[in-house]
Amino acid sequence: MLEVEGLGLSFGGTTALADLDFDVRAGELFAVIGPNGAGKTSLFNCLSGVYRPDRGSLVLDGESLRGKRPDAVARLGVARMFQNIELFDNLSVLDNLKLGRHQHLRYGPLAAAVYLGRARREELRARRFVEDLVDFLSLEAVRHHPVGMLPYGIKKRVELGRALAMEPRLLLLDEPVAGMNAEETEDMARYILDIRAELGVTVIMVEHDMRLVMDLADRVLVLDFGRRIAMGTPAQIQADPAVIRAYLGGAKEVEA
Ligand SMILES: Nc1ncnc2c1ncn2[C@@H]1O[C@H](COP(=O)(O)OP(=O)(O)OP(=O)(O)O)[C@@H](O)[C@H]1O
Repeated sequence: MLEVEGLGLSFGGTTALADLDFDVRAGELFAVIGPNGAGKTSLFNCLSGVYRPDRGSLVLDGESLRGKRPDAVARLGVARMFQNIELFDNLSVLDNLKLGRHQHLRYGPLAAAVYLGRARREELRARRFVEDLVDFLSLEAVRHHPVGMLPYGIKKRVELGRALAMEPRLLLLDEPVAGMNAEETEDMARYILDIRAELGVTVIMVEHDMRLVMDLADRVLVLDFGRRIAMGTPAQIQADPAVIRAYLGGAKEVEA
């Protein structure tokens, strides 16, 4: 469903992505890993329209994403769950999810209030859809709570719901378990698996938690210095000498 070919991006003298090729299949849970600075965030920024690549193509179900702005990419069905929570603390879980249905994600609080006031026609349909999401993410008990009051693990779940509220075809998860304890990580892992199994949404996940990646992903792309050094099943990746070298090299640098 997604084909990336010859993708290149530089910042002055720094190469963030170099001649990157990969494909993601419909319904796949695809992970992107690599040492710090490998280009994972740059890749997500290219996919979601935040960065404009210098070279190459990004094609989603036959439509080019290259050069499209974030709102246009969102309209094509690409949603992103941010690493830093991008929710309205004073609004309830339900209202945050309803706002997620709207594709312009960066509102001020005033614009958000106007949107909520005017969108009466969409209100019923949105409410039904959002109620289903609340069920799916087991958020019933906190649906009317202001998001700012909720514990971190639940906020992240609402953030996931905000991305799902757009009914995406492709969901980008940016370090979904960063900062979570073991129990919160396990919960999130279950929801990620359910997204694929029950909603049929294709998922690309950037994550540093190797156990999670190896447990969940169908295939893994490994980046180092903006280049693809390996791609395959978790078992293939774990046995790949280039991957082991990239990670051990990084560890030695850290020790030094
Ligand atoms: N806006 C920017 N301006 C300048 N250089 C950038 C910018 N964004 C990324 N880079 C550079 O591009 C390279 C890839 O960075 P990127 O953040 O994509 O890596 P990453 O794999 O996401 O790293 P991390 O795991 O630390 O988040 C790095 O050398 C980084 O310094």
